[in-house]
Amino acid sequence: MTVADRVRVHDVRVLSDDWYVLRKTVFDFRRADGVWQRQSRETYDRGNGAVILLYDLDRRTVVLTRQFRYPAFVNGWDDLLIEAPAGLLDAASPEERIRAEAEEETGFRVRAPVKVYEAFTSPGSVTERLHFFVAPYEPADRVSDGGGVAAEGEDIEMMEVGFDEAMAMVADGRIADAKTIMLLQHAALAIFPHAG
Ligand SMILES: Nc1nc2c(ncn2[C@@H]2O[C@H](COP(=O)(O)OP(=O)(O)O[C@H]3O[C@H](CO)[C@@H](O)[C@H](O)[C@@H]3O)[C@@H](O)[C@H]2O)c(=O)[nH]1
Ligand SMILES: [Mg+2]
Repeated sequence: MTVADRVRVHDVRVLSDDWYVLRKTVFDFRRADGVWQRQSRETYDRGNGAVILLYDLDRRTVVLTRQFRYPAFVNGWDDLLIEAPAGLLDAASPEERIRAEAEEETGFRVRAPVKVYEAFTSPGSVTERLHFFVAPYEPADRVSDGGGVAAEGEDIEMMEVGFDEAMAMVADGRIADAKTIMLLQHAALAIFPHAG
């Protein structure tokens, strides 16, 4: 028996279909004790995404971005949000998309992205599955200013930061974006040797 055998969908209602899609689904779920229980869940579907950490081992730096995030602002974050470059997949493959997004947002041309893992970012309510990448970079890979697509309201600042400073920013709360923290911690475990 797979989980699909434990779910019977009764009704799917689209509550909002504007920029992304919010649905309300009524279904029965077969509990561990075999009893079928009626539940209803809202799911916010904004597609899947990809994120990348560019790192320079020689200079011990990483590339991050700063941008205004209204949902974070409305939940008390009165500052720009520091994030690893990221974007939604649309119809493209995760690797294709992350190359384009990283260059669009930071100006760095990505040479060889390596997939680290995939993760659900908020599985209780958001359908999104995020593909995580890392890739080495060097200063000569910067081919433009980046900044994002102004016509779409993007006003993205590229930040090149020392890796140890980035880890300090996680520790003291200046970096507060989950996907970015995950990639920095991956880098601490698997990419950057410990500082002397
Ligand atoms: N008009 C309008 N534009 C929107 C709306 N929501 C998002 N946008 C715009 O849609 C574009 C999406 O930009 P991307 O770079 O593709 O995505 P992202 O927002 O950076 O998403 C990445 O980060 C998210 C947050 O951590 C991740 O959830 C996501 O998977 C991805 O990695 C941006 O220009 C954003 O301003 C909306 O409700 N209305
Ligand atoms: Mg983005």
